[in-house]
Amino acid sequence: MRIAMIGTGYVGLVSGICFSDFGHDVTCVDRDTTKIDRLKAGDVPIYEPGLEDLMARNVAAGRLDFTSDLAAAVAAADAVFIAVGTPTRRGDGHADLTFVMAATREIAAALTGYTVVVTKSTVPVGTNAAVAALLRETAPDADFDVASNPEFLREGAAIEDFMRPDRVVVGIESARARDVMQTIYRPLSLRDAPIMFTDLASAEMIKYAANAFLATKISFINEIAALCERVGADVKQVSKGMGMDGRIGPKFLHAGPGYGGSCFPKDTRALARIGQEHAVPQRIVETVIEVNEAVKRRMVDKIFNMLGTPSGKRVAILGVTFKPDTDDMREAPSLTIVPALVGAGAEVRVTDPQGRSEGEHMLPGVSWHDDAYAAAEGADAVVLLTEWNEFRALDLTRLRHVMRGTKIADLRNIYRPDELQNSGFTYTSVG
Ligand SMILES: O=c1ccn([C@@H]2O[C@H](COP(=O)(O)OP(=O)(O)O[C@H]3OC[C@@H](O)[C@H](O)[C@H]3O)[C@@H](O)[C@H]2O)c(=O)[nH]1
Repeated sequence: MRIAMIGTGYVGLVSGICFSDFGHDVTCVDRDTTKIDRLKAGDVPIYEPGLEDLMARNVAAGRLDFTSDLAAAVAAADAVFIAVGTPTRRGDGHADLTFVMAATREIAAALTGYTVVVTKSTVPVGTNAAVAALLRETAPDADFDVASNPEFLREGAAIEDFMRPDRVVVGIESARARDVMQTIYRPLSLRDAPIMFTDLASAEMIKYAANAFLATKISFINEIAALCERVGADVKQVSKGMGMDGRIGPKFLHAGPGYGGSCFPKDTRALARIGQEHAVPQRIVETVIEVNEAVKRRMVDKIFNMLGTPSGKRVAILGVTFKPDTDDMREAPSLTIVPALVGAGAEVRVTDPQGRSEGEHMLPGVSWHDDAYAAAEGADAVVLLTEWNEFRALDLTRLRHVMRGTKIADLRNIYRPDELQNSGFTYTSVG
């Protein structure tokens, strides 16, 4: 198949590269010519394990290229994927569809021959119908169908998630579109990955509902963690016991400092907004959002209590990205916790394997260090905020030696209390 992928953000770039690895001819399109030049030079603008090699391999095989010439890419394509950003709209929490509609207009003007226009961006219910209407209005004679194909990949595990998905969801309205999408995903159906064909609106809703449900699991266990601290239970034991129930499952039950990233915060807000608009308020989702904000504030209180008074204290922060294996700081809990510490007069020293490039702009008033030991030099306390692998097996004797104090707040529960207490640390964790 000849595929045009409009937008080279996380979803567009990973999907485009993986589709070319399936053997399809893929052209990734972006209006940002600097980005296209970097990609043409083999430079991947995001940190994602394995992506650069996979890109190089498919470029070398002649199956993958990059351009800012949307019209040419669309004219040559059997399927055009819209994978542009749908950020939160200022003021109302709705998904901003400006880029989706702008891309749709440009696509309409370039449609040649039968084409399936597929929305891969996360979009509110009804957007595909609006895309179809705009295409029809702009190019009344064009031969096309629309399809919805939400993406469920996680940052840091994107290639694995794309290549071995739990399922692929495709919303379609015609047998022709179904045939094209079936051909595009044939390599996955050969691996027995279920391809679920459904209607457009249901496909759009599956994406929001799935993300909101995962966020609900996290907010739920984070609230249980707070209660565990009061009643003397251990949230790790609780989530283990809960997760053994096949109806609940162990995944996404790790208590911590709150969820972040480019998806859960944005998608829960958009879903809450959709509910309000249709006079069917999504109260659970609205509460999930509130709880997540409260969890981050609770982490600040937890650290302040551990420090006594933050003012004049030296605090080392291990990890600031919203989760490990990504350089992404979007809506990371660190964006609440670190400014609170700096604002209270603490000296904050930060280390993160990949977060510095974004973090330097988003976290003023801190100093950056190459590793945990350098950050902890002379520190009164260490706060473990992102569970990067390199923080999982720290040399506790060496850490104790470089620090001035003995306090550790493990906000990802990756250490056992006894481990740290035996090394002379005062240990605080979540739940
Ligand atoms: O048990 C958990 C799991 C996750 N989290 C937190 O939840 C946040 C989201 O983690 P994810 O791994 O889901 O991150 P991502 O944002 O990359 O992916 C998420 O959004 C995009 C969708 O396509 C993915 O399917 C969805 O998982 C992170 O801040 C993570 O630290 C927990 O606090 N506890």
